[in-house]
Amino acid sequence: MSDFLIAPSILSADFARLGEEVANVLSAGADVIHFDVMDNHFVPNLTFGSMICKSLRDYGITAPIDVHLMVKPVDSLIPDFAKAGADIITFHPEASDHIDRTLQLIKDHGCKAGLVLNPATPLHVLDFVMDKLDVILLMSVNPGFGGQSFIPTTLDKLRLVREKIDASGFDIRLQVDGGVKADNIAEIAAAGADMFVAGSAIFSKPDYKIAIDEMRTALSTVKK
Ligand SMILES: O=C(CO)[C@H](O)[C@H](O)COP(=O)(O)O
Ligand SMILES: [Fe+2]
Repeated sequence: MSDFLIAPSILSADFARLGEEVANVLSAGADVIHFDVMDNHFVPNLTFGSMICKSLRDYGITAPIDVHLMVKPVDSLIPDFAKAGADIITFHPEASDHIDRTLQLIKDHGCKAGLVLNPATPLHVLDFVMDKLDVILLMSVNPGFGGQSFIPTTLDKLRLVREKIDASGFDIRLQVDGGVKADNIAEIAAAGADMFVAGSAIFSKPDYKIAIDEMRTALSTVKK
């Protein structure tokens, strides 16, 4: 794996051929599969649950699966996703009454844990849990739908979180999700992100390899 991880969001895949779509995007060079779980309560859309994650494992997908939980309450789904083969589980602080407990629950189930911050969620929720975080995910759109435009103030937020991570000394991935494309990925990386979720920018293209290669080419211009 390179230092920069590309994580296609299957939200924009063809669900009728999901196993094949995931296999294809991995052969095209994806590092991680981003799995968006929506409950039509925390966010105004409904997607899929842990059974689909297990089906991907049963189909033979061995790549890391990064589960982005947009559900409230969140705790009861964590054991199911861990059992279904998730590697990373992230959740929104607004969806948990006890953030530290939810992070620990994820870790107790053998997964990497992360917090997801919506565009207007302040950074102070990170303050006393940095030691429990493997990933910080900054939403660069309001959660619920693929295909939205990147919110530019995310760049300032990324810079602030990058400073926070570097000052902490912990090994934490800085992930960005929403509106990431080949033509903005370099700027996003320069602001501090090292893990890039992209749904429509990859799955809307006829050739996933060309789409991912364009992103890698743009990333190769960024100094780490
Ligand atoms: O969490 C999400 C939406 O809530 C998705 O991961 C995200 O929107 C990806 O889609 P796109 O790259 O098309 O913006
Ligand atoms: Fe997501």
